[in-house]
Amino acid sequence: MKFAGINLADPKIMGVINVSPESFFKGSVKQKEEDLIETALKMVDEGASFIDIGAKSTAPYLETQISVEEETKRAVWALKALREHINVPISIDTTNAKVAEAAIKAGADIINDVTGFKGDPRMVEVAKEHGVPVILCAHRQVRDFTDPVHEVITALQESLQIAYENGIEKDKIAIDPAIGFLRPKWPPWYEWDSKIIANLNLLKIFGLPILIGISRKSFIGAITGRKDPMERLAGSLGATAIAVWNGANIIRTHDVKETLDAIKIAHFIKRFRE
Ligand SMILES: Nc1nc2c(c(=O)[nH]1)N=C(COP(=O)(O)OP(=O)(O)O)CN2
Ligand SMILES: Nc1ccc(C(=O)O)cc1
Repeated sequence: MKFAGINLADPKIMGVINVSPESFFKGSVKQKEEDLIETALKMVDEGASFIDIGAKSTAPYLETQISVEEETKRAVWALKALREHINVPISIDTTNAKVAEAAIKAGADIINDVTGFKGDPRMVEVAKEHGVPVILCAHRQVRDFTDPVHEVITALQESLQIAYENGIEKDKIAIDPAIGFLRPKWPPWYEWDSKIIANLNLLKIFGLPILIGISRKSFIGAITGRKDPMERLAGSLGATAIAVWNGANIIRTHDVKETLDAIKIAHFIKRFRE
């Protein structure tokens, strides 16, 4: 299995850099060109197979609204700065089709849409027109609070229907259960997210690459009592190992070096499962 030309026989890393000062983990934010390039080069050197650029935070518990113009300006700036230095695929983390298109023109290779084509109706057209691979996250109004896996599968099925109806080919799609995004009032979201990670293998029914973003998220904070995202690396590595054990193909992370070791161990041990 491949995604954006990258072989997924072993699990791979997507390194995250945000050019949005509002992002929940301040350690991921780069606003100076030199810093941005140095961080991306270091991530690739440490083993990242993809780089993800976010120009607007989507943290559901933060005030993160900015204009489309501002998001476009940030995204284009980052892509232009990085493109000539980085030779791994770069994704643009956006829910807005205009931002996605501008970023692709500036050098982005992949669209990462946390609304799974359900936010901006033009997003699927931009993906089709430019022939770029897409990451589709589970996104919907939660109906059945008792069965997170079923909700995620239904949400992804809806996104895949939009993709296929618009001529997006299967080999251009990765799916993502959207850890931290779906927040029903009950059960608490950290149980919801845990249930998804514990049963991630069920998403294999789609026969598509599974990408997952766990890194330093609030559910790690809730379980460990670590309020500051800065303190959540060890917890994130624990959850990452379980996600890999359960079949994750791409791990989206702020911490490439440490995460690569964690996935190597989980993947190696998994080979000996009876
Ligand atoms: N496909 C995918 N994209 C994502 C995911 C994720 O789990 N999957 N998580 C995010 C949260 O991390 P980030 O550091 O970008 O936080 P921010 O939204 O505050 O910028 C943002 N984007
Ligand atoms: N965009 C997101 C950022 C952070 C979280 C989380 O901390 O759970 C979820 C989504």
